[in-house]
Amino acid sequence: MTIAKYSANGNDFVIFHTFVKKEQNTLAKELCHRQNGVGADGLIVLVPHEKYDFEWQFYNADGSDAAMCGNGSRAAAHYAYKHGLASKSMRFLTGAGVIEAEVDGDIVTSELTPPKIINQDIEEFGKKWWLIDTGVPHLVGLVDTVDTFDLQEARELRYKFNANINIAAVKDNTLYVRTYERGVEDETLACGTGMAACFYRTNLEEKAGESMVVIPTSGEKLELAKKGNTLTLKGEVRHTFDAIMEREID
Ligand SMILES: N[C@@H](CCC[C@H](N)C(=O)O)C(=O)O
Repeated sequence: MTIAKYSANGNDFVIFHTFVKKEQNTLAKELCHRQNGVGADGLIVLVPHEKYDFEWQFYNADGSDAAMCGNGSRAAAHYAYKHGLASKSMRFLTGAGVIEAEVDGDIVTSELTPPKIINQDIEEFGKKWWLIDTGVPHLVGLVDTVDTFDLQEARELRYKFNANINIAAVKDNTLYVRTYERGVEDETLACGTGMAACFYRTNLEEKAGESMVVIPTSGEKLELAKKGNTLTLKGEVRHTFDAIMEREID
């Protein structure tokens, strides 16, 4: 069967669609392995749904399930349109809820489920953190510069709060973000829901307006916007290659 490799804002994914929904945790771990597999931050499997254009199953690189992935949602929308599974405007079901997405060439916008603030009073390592759910949980710390990111500290917080860890800094009306991701267990080149959580806190603290360019570690920009209580992510998606997997998936 054919599997597709995608890159979106710095996150990379293996994507395929199938008619039968079944757990693919082991396959995710195999395919995402950087040395022995294709290599990716996550696996996305699209399956039919009677009410929505499709339903997705999202797996992190270590095979764990995740309810949502912002950059993955944009890559999945591109894949679905390209394979005739949905029209340019689509709605699909994730573990976090229904996601709306719009494909315009290689520019894909997705609207996340409404953000929820879980805790605004976390003090750790001399920083004040907010725990925000943008589909998956993110700790957000605002810093002066993202030039350094203490991964040992991030790892400790990740296990203490079972969340992804982000630091963010505003400079020249642009938000710079670095994220340590659960399920990859390292800093990734980007994280859409993480950037959304950072933008949300920055907006609520009046350090950002209703829209902003956000730059992750990859340097690939994402445009974030807040309309009412919804957040949208807009940016480029790249279909990097297709590959044939000898093994059949049922
Ligand atoms: N990279 C994703 C987030 C993927 C899920 C995350 N690792 C988790 O387990 O919470 C994004 O772009 O949002």
